[in-house]
Amino acid sequence: MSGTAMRASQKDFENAMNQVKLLKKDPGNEVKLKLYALYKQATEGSCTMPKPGVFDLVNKAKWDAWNALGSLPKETARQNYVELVSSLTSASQPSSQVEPGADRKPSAYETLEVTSEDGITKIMFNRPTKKNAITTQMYHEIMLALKAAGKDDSSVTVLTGNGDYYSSGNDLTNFTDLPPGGPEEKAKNSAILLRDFIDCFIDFPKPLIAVVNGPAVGISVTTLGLCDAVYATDRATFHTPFSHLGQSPEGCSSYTFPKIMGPSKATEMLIFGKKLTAREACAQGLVTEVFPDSTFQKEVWTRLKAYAKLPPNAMRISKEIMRSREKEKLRAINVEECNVLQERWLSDECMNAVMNFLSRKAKL
Ligand SMILES: CCCCC/C=C/C(=O)SCCNC(=O)CCNC(=O)[C@H](O)C(C)(C)COP(=O)(O)OP(=O)(O)OC[C@H]1O[C@@H](n2cnc3c(N)ncnc32)[C@H](O)[C@@H]1OP(=O)(O)O
Repeated sequence: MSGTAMRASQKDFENAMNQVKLLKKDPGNEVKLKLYALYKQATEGSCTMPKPGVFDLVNKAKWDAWNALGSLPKETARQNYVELVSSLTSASQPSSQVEPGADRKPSAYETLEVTSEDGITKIMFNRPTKKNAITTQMYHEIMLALKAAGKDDSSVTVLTGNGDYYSSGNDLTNFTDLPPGGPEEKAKNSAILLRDFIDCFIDFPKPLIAVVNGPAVGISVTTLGLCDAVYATDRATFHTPFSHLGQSPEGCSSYTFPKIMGPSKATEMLIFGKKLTAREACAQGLVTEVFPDSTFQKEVWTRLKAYAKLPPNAMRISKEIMRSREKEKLRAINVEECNVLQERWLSDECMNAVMNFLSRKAKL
């Protein structure tokens, strides 16, 4: 969003929430209380909570800040929140020439480790104990990291996972965090999040390489069809169990997979949930090359470092010319897939599958 005259959209608001987490300097308690109050007003409306006791100092300060906003409309609170965050982020940037992410510490992200060296920005999924399952926060952080990497001075960007998995896909506990509008609102918000997330892959301007260090499930597989090269350890597997989960394909895979591997192989993966080995995925064109697990990291990074020395503008322009004809089509497919999924998430088939996983009755 640019300019104060424009009204902040839900997307601006969500971006602002993520920017707050990335502030390099603590804005101080007064500003934090203001942010809290505006957030609550924007999401829940006027304060109707009972006033905390005098000894409950922290909650009383929060309550006071929220209550002070009176009947400020939700939209205005959202706008004020976005503007306040915008003023904080610009104040913490010494110059507009600073590349986003260039001086960001790895710890700026909670669910990722992002590093930049040898011309390569590496975005590593960093929830190894949860098999790098992607939470709502992690979707937002990946989007931020991709946007920053797209503008930084690295030549190529790499997605990879920490631990034994590349990623087990969507974190199924995302479904349990229901907003006031219940499952319908949740499904709508998730469809918006998914659309924006996938758009970041479609629009990514420089070579985007997946270094698949272990098994990949669901959305971490479908997004491979939007990457420019995929290197996998022979330990990796590729699994899109959408029917088992009462869901349908996303990440433009309903288009990219039949195109990459032919319709019948795509059917086995996307409809019947067939899990592919790395070598099978390579034979079908989803994976570029497979390496023995014992030498995977060494071989892949040696190669990537050499690629990253190539002239970056030439690589960017070549990607643009290879991909630009498809961009509009991919965006439209993304929207269509999200609309279908929004309905699927409300189906008994999907809700039962998620409940079965969460109650430990089912694993893939
Ligand atoms: C908003 C956008 C939506 C986009 C739509 C996306 C769709 C998809 O991505 S569909 C795919 C969803 N993923 C799954 O269904 C995978 C579910 N996980 C499993 O089946 C298994 O965990 C496993 C096969 C991936 C690994 O099994 P195992 O080696 O036995 O390890 P654990 O199950 O013990 O896992 C360790 C730990 O991690 C938690 N976990 C793993 N994956 C997920 C996940 N996707 N969602 C939530 N939690 C996950 C697992 O529950 C364990 O947690 P603790 O018990 O607390 O240790």
